[in-house]
Amino acid sequence: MTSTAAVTSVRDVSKTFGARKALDGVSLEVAPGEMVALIGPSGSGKSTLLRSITGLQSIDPGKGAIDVFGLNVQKNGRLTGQARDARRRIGMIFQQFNLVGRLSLFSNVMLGALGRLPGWRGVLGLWPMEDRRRAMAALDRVGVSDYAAQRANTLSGGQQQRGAIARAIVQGAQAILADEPVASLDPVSARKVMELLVELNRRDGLGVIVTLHQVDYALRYCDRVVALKAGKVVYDGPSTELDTKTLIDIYGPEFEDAFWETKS
Ligand SMILES: Nc1ncnc2c1ncn2[C@@H]1O[C@H](COP(=O)(O)OP(=O)(O)OP(=O)(O)O)[C@@H](O)[C@H]1O
Repeated sequence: MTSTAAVTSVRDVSKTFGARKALDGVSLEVAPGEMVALIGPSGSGKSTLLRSITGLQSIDPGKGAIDVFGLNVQKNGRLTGQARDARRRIGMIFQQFNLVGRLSLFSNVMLGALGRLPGWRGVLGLWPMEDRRRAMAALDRVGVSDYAAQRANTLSGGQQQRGAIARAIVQGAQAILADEPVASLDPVSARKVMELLVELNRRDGLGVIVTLHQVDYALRYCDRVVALKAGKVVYDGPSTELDTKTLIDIYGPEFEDAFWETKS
C-alpha cells in the first residue's frame, strides 16, 4: 500500500566535506506521487542530497533532520535505527546501473525481493514462485524479459537500467530515487528510462526524485524542479516557470550547455 506520509522531509540539512559545504541548509518536502527533478551544476550537491535521504551517508551534526515516509532517517548527524526500514521503501537507481555483472538479469531483479526473504533462501537462489512471477512480470513491463537469462554485464546500458527499474518494482518500492539515471545512455534509451519513471509515478503513484544534468529532460518529464547551487536550494517550483533568467542564475551565461537535445 502506498504511504500517505511525505516521501521525504529534509529540514535544514548541511553536509561538510573538509572545508567544503556540499549541502548548506537544505530544506525540501516531497509529497507522495510527486515527480521532482533535482538539477544544478556539477558539484552543486545533488548526489550528496540523494545519498543523505537514503541514509547512504550521514549529515552534519546539528538541527538538520531527514524523514522518509514518516521514518526518521537522520538526526543530529547520525543515521537512526529507522534508516534501514526507510531504505527498503526506496528503489535506488544509479548512473552505472549497479547490477551484479556476473549474475543473470533475472537474478539481479530477484535481488529486489531479498529484503522480504529469509537470508538463506536468497543465498541459495530458492526464490518463491510468487516472487519469480513478479520478477518476470516486472522485466516484461520494462520491456527486457527476452534478456532475463543473459548475464547483466553483457547487456547494453539501456537494458541494464531497465533491469534496475524492474528490481525496484520487485522490491515493492514506494518511491524511486534516481541519481543521473540517463547520464550514461544514448538519447533513445534515455527517453525510454524517463518514460518508465513517469509511468511508475503516474500509474503506480510512486514518488520520484531524479537528478538530471539535462535541463530539457527535467522540463519535459517532471512537473516540479528543485535546483541546487553550491549546496543551496536556489529554485523550487513548477518546471513551467523555470525561465531563462533563473537558468542563468543557476548555470551562468552558458546555461544552454545544460540542454542535451533541443531547448523546448
Ligand atoms: N565523499 C566525498 N568526499 C569529499 N568531497 C565530496 C564527497 N562527496 C562529494 N563531495 C564534494 O561535495 C560537493 C557536492 O558533490 P555532489 O557529488 O553532491 O555534486 P553533484 O551536484 O551531484 O555533482 P555532479 O552533477 O557532478 O554529479 C562537491 O564539491 C564534491 O567534490
